[in-house]
Amino acid sequence: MTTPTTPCPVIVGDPFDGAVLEDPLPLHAELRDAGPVAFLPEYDVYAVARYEQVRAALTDWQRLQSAAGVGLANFHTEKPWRRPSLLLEADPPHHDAPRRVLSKVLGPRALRRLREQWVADADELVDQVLARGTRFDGAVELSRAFPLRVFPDAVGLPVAGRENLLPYGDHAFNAFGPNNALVAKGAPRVKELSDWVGEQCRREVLASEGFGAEIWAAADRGDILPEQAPLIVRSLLTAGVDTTVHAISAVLHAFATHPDQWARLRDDPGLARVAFDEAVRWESPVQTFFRTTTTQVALGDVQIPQGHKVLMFLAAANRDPRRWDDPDDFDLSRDPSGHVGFGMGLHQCVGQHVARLESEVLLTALARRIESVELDGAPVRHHNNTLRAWESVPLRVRLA
Ligand code: HEM
Ligand SMILES: O=C(O)c1ccc(-n2ccnc2)cc1
Repeated sequence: MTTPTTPCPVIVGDPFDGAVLEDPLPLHAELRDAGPVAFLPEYDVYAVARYEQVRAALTDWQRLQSAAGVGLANFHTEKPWRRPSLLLEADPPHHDAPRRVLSKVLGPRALRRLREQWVADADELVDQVLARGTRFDGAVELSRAFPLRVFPDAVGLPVAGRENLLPYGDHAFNAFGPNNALVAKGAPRVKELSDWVGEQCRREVLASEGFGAEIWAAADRGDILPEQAPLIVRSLLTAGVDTTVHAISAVLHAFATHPDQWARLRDDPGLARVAFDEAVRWESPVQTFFRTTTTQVALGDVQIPQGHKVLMFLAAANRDPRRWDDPDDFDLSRDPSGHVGFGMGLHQCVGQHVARLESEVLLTALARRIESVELDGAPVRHHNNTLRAWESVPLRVRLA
């Protein structure tokens, strides 16, 4: 056990322990109440959980860098398990060109051409699911099925092997945490899955149209270096599925446990977009990320020394009563803008528009056909060091 070098509350315990991953809310409250910064001796890291300090850490990329990794591992002292991300694990100036390219490829304008196709896909999937009956597992039949139906096609991936995407992403998100049982669970398939993902990033393997081809076209234009293109495609394959799968199951679970909010959506289907952001705030599918101090930096009244990891509890900030009225309510009348579920500042999620579109078209298709939705048994958590996820969300619906 090491002790903090400046006075700050010490919180003993393991945020990545199974019991905490099952229900992190008590730890989040304890961290917020302890002060603007706490020290976690379990991992020799500082922690921020209040909205003000999480936002401050997210937006201060110079003094709290991503280039040493956004997981527990410090790339200055440890070999990363794979080549660092050119966006997530990079800072300016290296971060700039890859970010500019991906912002264009995944931007709202680019997605306009996908909307019509994704609306049709959502309608077809919902029709197929409801044709099989009014009791089904939303996590399996909808949250997992829809992103895997639309996203790999949008990237331009071959059909074979797409079942590798979810386990690869699950391991990558576990790998941001400590080397615990969850990381060990994924270890046996890492080489096989990494080789498959690496293969899918090659220009010859990708379709001539889609996000992948557009990234390679950016290399042709000189917007990025050719050797950067496959790594940027890898970012899409790592980030593009597990995040939306678990975010959509969070939305379904939120509505199944708040029938009054489903009624509001039925009355006003235009609420589908804000419903997604309110669910991302309320559940925070991406719970945590780290930063590494590049100098001594003050957060709140605590001086954090140089070279330390800082664990940002995005989920705790998204339910901070100092920032949100009735933070534990899932409430479509709230304005959720400013939530940190997609991060904030330089590294704010560049895929958020993809995620919003997937959720919007699916929710709209469901709201048109379903009068009411409720849980049809106990939902089951899927544990991950970084992601808040459901293994199963049993639903019973009444058709409109
Ligand atoms: C609801 C789903 C999603 C959530 C909650 C989410 C959350 C986040 C968060 C919190 C960050 C900031 C990371 C940091 O500050 O270190 C981030 C960054 C990022 N996200 Fe997402 N994400 C989602 C979906 C996606 C999707 C679908 C894609 C790709 C298609 C994607 C691609 C990225 C990339 C490339 C970055 C790094 C941006 C940068 O460093 O400049 N995300 N995301
Ligand atoms: O470049 C990568 O490998 C990578 C990039 C982004 C994410 N991410 C996290 C939350 N939204 C996206 C994960 C991995």
